[in-house]
Amino acid sequence: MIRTAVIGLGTMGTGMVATLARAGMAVSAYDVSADQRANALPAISAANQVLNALGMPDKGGDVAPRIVDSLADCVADADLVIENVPEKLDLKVEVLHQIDALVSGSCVLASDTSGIPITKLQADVSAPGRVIGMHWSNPPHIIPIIEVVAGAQTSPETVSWMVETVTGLNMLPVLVKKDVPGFVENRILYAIMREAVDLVEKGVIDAESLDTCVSWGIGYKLAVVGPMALLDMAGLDIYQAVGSYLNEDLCARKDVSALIAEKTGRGDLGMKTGGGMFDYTPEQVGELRAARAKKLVAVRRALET
Ligand SMILES: NC(=O)C1=CN([C@@H]2O[C@H](COP(=O)(O)OP(=O)(O)OC[C@H]3O[C@@H](n4cnc5c(N)ncnc54)[C@H](O)[C@@H]3O)[C@@H](O)[C@H]2O)C=CC1
Ligand SMILES: Cc1ncc(C=O)c(C(=O)O)c1O
Repeated sequence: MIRTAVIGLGTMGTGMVATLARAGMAVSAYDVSADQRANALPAISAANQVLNALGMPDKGGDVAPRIVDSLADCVADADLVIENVPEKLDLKVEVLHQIDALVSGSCVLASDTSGIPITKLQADVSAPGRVIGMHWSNPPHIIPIIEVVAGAQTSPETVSWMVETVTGLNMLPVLVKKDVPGFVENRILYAIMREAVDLVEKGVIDAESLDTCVSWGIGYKLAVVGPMALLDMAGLDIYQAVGSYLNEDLCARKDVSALIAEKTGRGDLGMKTGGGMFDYTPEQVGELRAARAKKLVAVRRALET
């Protein structure tokens, strides 16, 4: 039985813990926040209900995840530690350094970073060959892909082990061949997000209509036909003709839009604070999460047919 420790029980952590335990791993989890630790088990239970709806086999048996109040207890005897703290390079390096001092020489240190190059994270770890990117997608218990990313010093054995481990989670490992910022999924997502925010900021479309356009247009289509296949479906000549005038006109800003920066500056972060691009009551957050999980399950089942 693989002993796995998850460090960080925020947006990603509880669904991740549910997925790992469901696959039969012995899971411990830690968060520096007592509130996050206190709220973890109900959230893990809710994620398990979704895994039931997905028909995910339950190899977890009666072994419940342990929510512990110290990093040392969490990572003791771990075979795999998944770092899942906020997307700040210095914090991640510090947490990995703390973990490194507590684990055995064979423990794999994985980061769920959204796109910080693994090479930057592994530099000061005692055995950098055991450091690897394990980038889940939100919600982690529903979206099946996990990007596997090697840093410059990651060993081939660690890569092979991670691909096999992700497969054992009933998830789809996506091997990213170069340690570029944002890896693959987020480079594409952030290109889309940059253009989407720019269109709303410029008044080309309102936020709600943009979501309708993207979700029922390219979002729906790309769920069935990937971008490379879509080129062939549309015709490469069409892409070349449209791209020849459109590419130079797309948003190419190097910074983050004021529309976003002003909101984050006010602490308006989205569902986790009750307001961001839209406003939410606590009840609406719960209702939305449940409704979206139900739809994602239905769509995934349709895509799996
Ligand atoms: N939110 C998303 O859609 C996705 C986020 N990610 C990445 O996953 C990581 C975590 O993201 P979220 O869960 O969204 O962040 P979050 O902010 O919701 O949760 C982070 C958690 O880490 C805890 N934490 C902070 N410092 C800590 C420490 N020193 N030790 C233990 N716990 C600590 C916080 O209390 C918080 O509960 C980030 O690197 C993020 O970029 C990856 C995929 C999707
Ligand atoms: C906005 C945003 N940023 C990062 C990630 C993943 O790393 C996601 C996601 O997984 O959905 C996201 O929506």
